[in-house]
Amino acid sequence: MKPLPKLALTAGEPAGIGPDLCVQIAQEALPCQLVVIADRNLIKERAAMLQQPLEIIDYTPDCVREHSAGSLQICSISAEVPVLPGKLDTANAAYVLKTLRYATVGCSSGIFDALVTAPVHKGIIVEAGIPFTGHTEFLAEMTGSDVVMMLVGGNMRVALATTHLPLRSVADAITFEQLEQKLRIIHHDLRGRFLIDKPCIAVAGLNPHAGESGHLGREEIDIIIPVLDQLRNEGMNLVGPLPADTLFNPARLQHYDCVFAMYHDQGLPVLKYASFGSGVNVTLGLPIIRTSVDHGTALDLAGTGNADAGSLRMAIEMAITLAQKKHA
Ligand SMILES: NC(=O)C1=CN([C@@H]2O[C@H](COP(=O)(O)OP(=O)(O)OC[C@H]3O[C@@H](n4cnc5c(N)ncnc54)[C@H](O)[C@@H]3O)[C@@H](O)[C@H]2O)C=CC1
Ligand SMILES: NCC(=O)COP(=O)(O)O
Repeated sequence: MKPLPKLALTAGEPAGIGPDLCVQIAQEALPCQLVVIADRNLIKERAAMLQQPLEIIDYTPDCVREHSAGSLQICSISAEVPVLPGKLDTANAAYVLKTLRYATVGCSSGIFDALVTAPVHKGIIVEAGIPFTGHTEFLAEMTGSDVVMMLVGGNMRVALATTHLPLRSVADAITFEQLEQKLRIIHHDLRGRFLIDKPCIAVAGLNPHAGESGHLGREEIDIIIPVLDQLRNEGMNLVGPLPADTLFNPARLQHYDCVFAMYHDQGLPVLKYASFGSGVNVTLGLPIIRTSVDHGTALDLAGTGNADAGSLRMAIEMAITLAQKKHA
């Protein structure tokens, strides 16, 4: 019999929809142990606000129990100040990162098989005086890994060469070493985690029309093509660099296992348009499994009962699948 995957779910920004989604997903039976890392009272209050029944079970690491509908195992970490849905407070930024650290250490030490994250609000953490750009970079630093952000949805996988940095800095971040490293990680994890034997990766150009033979920018000629040539010589199946505006058409996409986009808003709007509400963000290159939702904190919906838990459901499903593959 397969062992029961043990998932840590961080509830994210307490004033956002993360706690709501934890309460909503708790109403379904799931083939895993699901442990929410959050303030116990916050989850209890949000359940009451949403008028959802919820039996809270205090988590103990030695007790592995399958998630059952209407209950939630919680590993409680106290928020610093009371939470009002929709109202950000810098005083709770350290709490958010504490839940994330706890869950990551739990995954690294084998207490949990995978980490699933609800959204955090990047801005409020920075306003609290803590340098932070996203879970992806935070987990890379915490585990000492080179990572790649990849989103999966709408029959697409889109991985990013750069993540949370100003557009002005993107071109400087596109270096031979960075692209080579990221493509190696994608290739490795598509094979190892997604069981695609010889992945075909389509690589977008940075500039309009992939630089139009150098007339609209030289990064393709000077950097991207040399990286692709080197990795093709090693046997990788790489297509491109392709103009980003024409590569995302369904007929072409069916030939690619993954699109490697050069920056956040080159790749993600396309994927989210195709799959918002069912997309999953997965971090490649980590020594642990981490999946996440495809949306943000939606402060406007916190506490209203109108948040859609579809993406969290898919993120949990993917975490279970990846954890089972790890055990196989
Ligand atoms: N994984 C993460 O931690 C992510 C965090 N964020 C953070 O979220 C914050 C807010 O970002 P926004 O760009 O406003 O994006 P957002 O996704 O929070 O909201 C955009 C729109 O989508 C709606 N929406 C979002 N999630 C929904 C759901 N589950 N069900 C129904 N409607 C939903 C919102 O109500 C809003 O109208 C930012 O500070 C950003 O840093 C953004 C993306 C991912
Ligand atoms: N737009 C996706 C996103 O911002 C997710 O970031 P992360 O917090 O998962 O690094």
